[in-house]
Amino acid sequence: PSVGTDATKRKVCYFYHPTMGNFYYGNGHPMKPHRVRMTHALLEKYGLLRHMRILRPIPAHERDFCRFHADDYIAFLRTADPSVENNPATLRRFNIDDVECPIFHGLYKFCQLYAGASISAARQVNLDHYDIVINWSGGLHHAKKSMASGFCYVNDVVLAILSLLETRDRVLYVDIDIHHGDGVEEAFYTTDRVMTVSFHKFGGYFPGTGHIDDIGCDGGKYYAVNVPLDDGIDDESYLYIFKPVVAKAMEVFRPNAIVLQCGADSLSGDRLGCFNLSVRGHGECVKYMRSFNVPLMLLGGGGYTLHNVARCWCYETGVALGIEVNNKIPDHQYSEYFAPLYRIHLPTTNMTNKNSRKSLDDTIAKVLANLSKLQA
Ligand SMILES: CN1CC(C(=O)N[C@@H](CCCCCC(O)(O)c2ccon2)c2nc(-c3ccccc3F)c[nH]2)C1
Ligand SMILES: [Ca+2]
Ligand SMILES: [Zn+2]
Repeated sequence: PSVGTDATKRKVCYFYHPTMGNFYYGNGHPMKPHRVRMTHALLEKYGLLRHMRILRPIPAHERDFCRFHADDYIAFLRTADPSVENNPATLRRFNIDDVECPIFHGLYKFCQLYAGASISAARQVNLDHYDIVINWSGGLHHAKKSMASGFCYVNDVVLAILSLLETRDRVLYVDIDIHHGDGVEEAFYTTDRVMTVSFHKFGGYFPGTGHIDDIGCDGGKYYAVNVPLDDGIDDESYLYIFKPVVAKAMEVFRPNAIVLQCGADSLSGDRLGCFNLSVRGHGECVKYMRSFNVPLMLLGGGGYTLHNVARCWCYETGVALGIEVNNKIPDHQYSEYFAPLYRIHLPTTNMTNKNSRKSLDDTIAKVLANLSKLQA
């Protein structure tokens, strides 16, 4: 709670490390940390940085990682280097390959910085210093205890939530990346202290998990929520299902911290995605989470059409601050990425929305029925 900020403003802490943009997954790989540097450049040019506390992350330490990950997996990542030959069985065991989760130069340093930022952000929430904390380099939701997956090596989201649980009883995790937030759901599948809510493309799509009937088990039954969606969903349909599901989750779970993974591959025109959201529609999810006035952590995630990712996360930083950014992108170091219109808001396409009103109503009904089981 921050005294002295009016209703539309929040105290915001933003984590960034100037070397983040230099990490490179390799030729042809869609995941480009450069997008985080592009976002930072926009924030600087728009003058948003001066409204936030800017902190450099403390690189995460091995012992931080081992609060969730297996010792031998972290020991492997610590020594991994493109110049070192590795035992193929070891690579297979940890799901390291040359296509999806490659070993690239500085891999462990990359993990230390993106996860260090999410852990540092959680510590700032624990200190009650800020209403909103932001780490656009984080949100790597696929990483498992002993395995890399879907471009993710260490699960900074799980590590951040574990840190939040030191001072809070109940943490709500919401995931608007087009892919299912499987690593986070799995980590907390049997506990009632974390509720995970993922909206994702389901059906013939990576990672394949996230079925609507996967609701958690044992002590965590009804604390996992999966909202499966089909191609082409637009702003209206997405918010039509997003708001009632989140409202019900807030009502029955009453979290005292929220983590929102803002994967930007759910935007229209994403290189790997197949949804049709605009920056405004995607940003409305951030605005909605912010409206509950519960300490909020914003993380990045997927996003493969670089200029759209930077547009989206710049706009959403403005949403967090309660500042509407001007649609005209000011001239700056990466302007050419935003040609020819140089606008923050992007046009969506006329692609078919395969999510009928009936399918959305059926999904909402099923999800709300499950969540109602948690009501006294
Ligand atoms: C055997 N089949 C191939 C595997 C598969 O389809 N993997 C997904 C992985 C998509 C990962 C998405 C990561 C994420 O956006 O959710 C994310 C990244 C960080 O935080 N979140 C995928 N890889 C690619 C891909 C990989 C390398 C090069 C080009 C590609 F299109 C596209 N989609 C399974
Ligand atoms: Ca998701
Ligand atoms: Zn994704």
